Amino acid sequence: MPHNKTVLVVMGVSGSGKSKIGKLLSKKLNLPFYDGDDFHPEANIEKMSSGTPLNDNDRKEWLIELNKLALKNKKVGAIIACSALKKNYRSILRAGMGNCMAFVYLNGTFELIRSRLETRKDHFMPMDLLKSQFDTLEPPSNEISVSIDKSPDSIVKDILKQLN
Ligand SMILES: Nc1ncnc2c1ncn2[C@@H]1O[C@H](COP(=O)(O)OP(=O)(O)OP(=O)(O)O)[C@@H](O)[C@H]1O
Ligand SMILES: O=C(O)[C@H](O)[C@@H](O)[C@H](O)[C@H](O)CO
Repeated sequence: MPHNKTVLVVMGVSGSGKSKIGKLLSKKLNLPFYDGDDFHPEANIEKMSSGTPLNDNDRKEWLIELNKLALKNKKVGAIIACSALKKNYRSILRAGMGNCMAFVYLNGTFELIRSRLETRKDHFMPMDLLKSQFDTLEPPSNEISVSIDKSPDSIVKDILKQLN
């Protein structure tokens, strides 16, 4: 990457496009992609699937695992998709990474994201949890931020422009 940001965390509420955009970005930058959803303990997946939002405690071990993943990839680089909803969650993710980690915030309205989730198939996350995702969200300042109200390719272009 043409800068010191080796690990990019693509963040935002459920349905904001973390997987979609993260994968495209990983192709463009030729970096491995990791989906934070794959690192949840089974109990977290069961909890969300049954319609209960995760709390700080549920997310703690998961965030620590993702921090370990980031540290492991500090030199080689990686794209990690993770909701990273609260400031404090981002601090856990960034521990030991300093300026090597950057967050890419996918910014969209409740209505837009709801409409995208309505057409998404085969995913454990129930749409009812979207409101709690927005209630929990503490949007980052001083991070890369992109409006998701456009095509995936334009979003990726926007991210690359802000990175350089
Ligand atoms: N810019 C876009 N334009 C149109 N559709 C999009 C865009 N970005 C994502 N989508 C679609 O919106 C849905 C949600 O995207 P995606 O699954 O990538 O979100 P996510 O943030 O990873 O969600 P979750 O955290 O719940 O796993 C998918 O069906 C995806 O194909
Ligand atoms: O922090 C959280 O509540 C979780 O990370 C959720 O955001 C899900 O993992 C994901 O978004 C669902 O697909």
